[in-house]
Amino acid sequence: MRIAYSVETVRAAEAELMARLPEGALMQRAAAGLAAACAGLLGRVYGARVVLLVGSGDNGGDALYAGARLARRGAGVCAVLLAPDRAHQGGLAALLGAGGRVTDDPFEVLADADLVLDGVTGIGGHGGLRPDAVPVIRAARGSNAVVVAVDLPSGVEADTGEVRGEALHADATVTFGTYKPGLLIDPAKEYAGMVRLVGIGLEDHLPSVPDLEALQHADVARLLPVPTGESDKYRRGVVGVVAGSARYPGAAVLAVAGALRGGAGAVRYVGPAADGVIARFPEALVHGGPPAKAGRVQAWVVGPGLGDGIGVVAEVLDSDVPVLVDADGLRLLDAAAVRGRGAPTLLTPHAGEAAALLGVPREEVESARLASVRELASRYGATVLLKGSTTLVAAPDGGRSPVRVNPMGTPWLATAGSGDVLSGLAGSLLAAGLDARDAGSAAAYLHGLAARHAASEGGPITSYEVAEALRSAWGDVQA
Ligand SMILES: NC(=O)C1=CN([C@@H]2O[C@H](COP(=O)(O)OP(=O)(O)OC[C@H]3O[C@@H](n4cnc5c(N)ncnc54)[C@H](O)[C@@H]3O)[C@@H](O)[C@H]2O)[C@@H](O)CC1
Ligand SMILES: Nc1ncnc2c1ncn2[C@@H]1O[C@H](COP(=O)(O)OP(=O)(O)O)[C@@H](O)[C@H]1O
Ligand SMILES: [K+]
Repeated sequence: MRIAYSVETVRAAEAELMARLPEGALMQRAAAGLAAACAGLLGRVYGARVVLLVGSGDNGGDALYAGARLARRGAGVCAVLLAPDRAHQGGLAALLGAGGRVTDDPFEVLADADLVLDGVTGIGGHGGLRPDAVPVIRAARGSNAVVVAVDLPSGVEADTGEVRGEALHADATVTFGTYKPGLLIDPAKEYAGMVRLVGIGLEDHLPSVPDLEALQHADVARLLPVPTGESDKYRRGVVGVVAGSARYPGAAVLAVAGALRGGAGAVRYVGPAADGVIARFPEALVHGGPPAKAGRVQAWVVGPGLGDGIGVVAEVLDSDVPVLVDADGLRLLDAAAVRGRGAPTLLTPHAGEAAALLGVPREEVESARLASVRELASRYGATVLLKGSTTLVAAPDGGRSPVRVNPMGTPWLATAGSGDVLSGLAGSLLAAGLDARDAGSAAAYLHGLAARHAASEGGPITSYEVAEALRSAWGDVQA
């Protein structure tokens, strides 16, 4: 599991740790890790041209001390002080003592730098970069140098992944003690490049429950249901899929395709696209509807491609088993009906659907994904999986369990119908007995990994190919 903590929690842990260490020791640990990472990226430190962009806080201090270490190893290190009278005094003295210098002409030194260290802001930064930093950051980005962000790319919001103005696009970020949410959530994540975590001894001072967590292969493998000698198709779970319409019959086929590869023992399709489903999947059980008459299931998926036939959503929500609501099913969703359910509900909107549910513009959801998914979970009393380049899954427990962020995927997934495959897959995991947060996050992970497998030969992929690759993705996480 990869985990991240909010700024408030990081600061509290740092304060606890600092109280036990000599003055400045923590910053020295950070600077040592940072300098080592830079040396790795440079290959040869001696003679390298390094530029430090130094802001007014401790983030700049880290950059200055790391710069001093690189200067002692023979690099030519030059600092650009964005707030000269507030630059970290100890760091500045260390740099000058090691043979580094300060310049008034950032553009001259940036033009032929090999490496730029971005120490403008870290966890203390808010509201995008100040106007005077913008041309300097742009010159750094426009140079041939490798750009390394200290702790976080300057200009991003550490707690939320929002980018409220101009921010620095780094090639790599060296972060201290723990990941911060912004390093794992778009749009900020896009600015971080490759992220390296440097230990500074913070681990023992952080609470056991993080604010955010990302599953890895082993975590997903532990969640996936595996049939045993005692299993039969009913014990493995039956998932019911209510999807498709005369207008969108393909959504039914794709949702069933995902459901068949999701660990349930049987898939029951209910709706008007039964002929198309059976033609592709003779193993599916089909029924014309309504869902209440189709036979027992352990979980329902409702919504993909329903078009105007969304009347069945209320009927499915009335059942006493877990229900996943996606796509058209999310239109006109009655919050009271969802809140009143006795069994778990999993909603799987993309940003547009989430915006409609929240009554805000789509851009607002895209720029503040974490706040949006939490707000939806609390408003609907449901687990919410917010799809997109960063998929987030939040449970309706007021923040007691960490939000899950999906680290697995590829932009090739942005193709019509891939969400239908995801809903079938997640529903199948619900039927197999996973709780809604586990089902949603394991499904998003497998779906993203399957897309990577499907795209591994290069080029565009179809949603059906993603469904087909779920089997190899499943095998991959279990290997
Ligand atoms: N607290 C500690 O013990 C440690 C902190 N460390 C470093 O300290 C950083 C946090 O330091 P600070 O709390 O001083 O905060 P920062 O250095 O991140 O930023 C605070 C300063 O930046 C200014 N500022 C805020 N937003 C800005 C913006 N958008 N553009 C330009 N300037 C802006 C503020 O006025 C303030 O002076 C961490 O990210 C990490 O790099 C590390 O040395 C590890 C140890
Ligand atoms: N840029 C992207 N990078 C990675 N995954 C993406 C990106 N855009 C969309 N996705 C994923 O693709 C799927 C699209 O689902 P959805 O929006 O419901 O499309 P559809 O309705 O066509 O099935 C989701 O799993 C989403 O997380
Ligand atoms: K920074």
